[in-house]
Amino acid sequence: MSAANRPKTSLVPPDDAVAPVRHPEAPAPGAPLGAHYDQCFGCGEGQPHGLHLQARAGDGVSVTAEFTVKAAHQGAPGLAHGGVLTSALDETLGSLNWLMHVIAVTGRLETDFVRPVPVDTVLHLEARTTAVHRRKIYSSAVGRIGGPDGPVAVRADAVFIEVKVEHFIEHGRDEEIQAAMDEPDEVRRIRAFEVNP
Ligand SMILES: CCCCCCCCCC(=O)SCCNC(=O)CCNC(=O)[C@H](O)C(C)(C)COP(=O)(O)OP(=O)(O)OC[C@H]1O[C@@H](n2cnc3c(N)ncnc32)[C@H](O)[C@@H]1OP(=O)(O)O
Repeated sequence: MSAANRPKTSLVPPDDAVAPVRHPEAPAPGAPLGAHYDQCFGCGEGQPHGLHLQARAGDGVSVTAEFTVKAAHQGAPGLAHGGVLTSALDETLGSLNWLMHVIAVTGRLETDFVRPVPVDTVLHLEARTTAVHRRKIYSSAVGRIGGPDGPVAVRADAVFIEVKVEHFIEHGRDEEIQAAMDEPDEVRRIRAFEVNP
């Protein structure tokens, strides 16, 4: 069956899924994760059009992050675009995989938009991996407004699929892949692909 015709994977883990395992060398709770790749739309410091999301490790396999909605992120006048909010959720959820030292890409991501999010709002994001089944990683996130304990404005459930680093080398545009592999700083080189050191 072609990938396009594959039935959607449920966002609810199967009964024989297992608990996620935090890697012993994962950053300590409270530590910033930093950008995994300078040009990443979600977190890259060198990406002028990006979201500049900053995530911190939490307990277990969890992260928190903040995203400030700018004028460039509008959909309707004065309100954040839903796709931009979904990108912030995707990035936050994606950063969980680093805590397990697993390379994974988003397979399925479902967002509920609960409240409108005005420009200048800080979205307080929290994400957690709940289960792992073979290559599938099940994670959920919420985004609150008005403070870290404020009302939920967005929430998402996702399934990430573990891949090998070859996924990026095979599919990415050559010039960026080569530049990332030529990065002299070993940690930055490894993190561009979120590869286990
Ligand atoms: C560098 C690190 C990034 C750091 C953070 C970044 C945050 C942002 C994250 C992203 O946005 S990643 C970019 C968006 N995602 C992609 O570009 C992925 C595009 N899709 C693919 O490349 C392939 O479809 C994919 C690698 C996901 C799966 O292809 P495979 O051929 O490897 O999967 P396969 O058919 O072997 O299926 C393996 C399992 O995954 C399941 N699966 C496959 N595709 C799925 C899918 N799309 N959704 C849900 N489940 C899926 C499939 O049912 C199966 O489950 P079972 O083990 O139960 O049989």
